[in-house]
Amino acid sequence: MKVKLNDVHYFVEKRGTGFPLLLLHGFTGSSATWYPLAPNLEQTSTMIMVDLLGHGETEAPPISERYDILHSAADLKILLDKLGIEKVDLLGYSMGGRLAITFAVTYPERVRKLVLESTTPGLKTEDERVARREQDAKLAAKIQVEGIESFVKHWESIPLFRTQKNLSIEKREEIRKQRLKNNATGLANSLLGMGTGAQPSWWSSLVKFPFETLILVGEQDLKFYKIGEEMLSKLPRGNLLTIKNTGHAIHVEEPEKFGTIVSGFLSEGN
Ligand SMILES: C=C(O[C@H]1C=C[C@H](C(=O)CCC(=O)O)[C@@H](C(=O)O)[C@@H]1O)C(=O)O
Repeated sequence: MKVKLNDVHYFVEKRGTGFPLLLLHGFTGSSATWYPLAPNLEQTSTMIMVDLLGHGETEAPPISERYDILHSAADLKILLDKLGIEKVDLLGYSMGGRLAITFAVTYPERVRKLVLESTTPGLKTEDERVARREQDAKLAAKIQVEGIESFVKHWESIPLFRTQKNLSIEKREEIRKQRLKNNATGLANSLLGMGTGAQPSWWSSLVKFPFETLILVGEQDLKFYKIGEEMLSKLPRGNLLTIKNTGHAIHVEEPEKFGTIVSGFLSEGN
């Protein structure tokens, strides 16, 4: 269904019965990335899957400033208000994890439990952020100049996703087709407005999280494993699980295991 949040129409899907679980996909992704988890998660959660700004069937505003991560978090608050949801379990993967942390920092009273897959609270110094903005601006220009097909071919080949070469041809084709459904303006503006260098650092806010937080990292994803370990050291109610033989997109490579872990965590203590 399409839901107007502030000035943008978002695509939102609901599945299952149970406590509301808001699922936030990664860059180049869409709600489709969560479908393989539904048989597991929809037993205990009402899955609310959102195509994020500039992705999937959600609008791609022409101005990159509209994609600011705090503005996107405010969009999600309005979604919960419109759905009559006071508190939500929140699951974010990669870019979606950065948005989930932003939402949790800004609206902690709206979060029951938080699951963070292969993500970061941001870059600690302005120098790092400036350098990353320059890097992401070049990538955004690449998308706009070369088009979505060329960019997806580049993106799926970056070292971060090397373990996805172990996936079946069919699965890799499914991921490729889903990425190709995005449009160049949406992805470019997402990088410019909501990229890792464009957002604030939330490192100093983690210590204030009052809710249980589960960090999931892939054993082969050293960069985000280290970030996850450091996040864990700051969280008052944190836990970290390393999923063997997986890389960055754990839920893609091990959907069964991922779904079981997440549904177990969300069902604990209820
Ligand atoms: C390459 C780096 O950063 C990018 C990698 C992961 C993030 C993401 O959402 C990828 C999702 C996917 O394609 O499966 C993306 C983001 O957070 O926006 C980052 O730009 C890196 O080494 O940090």
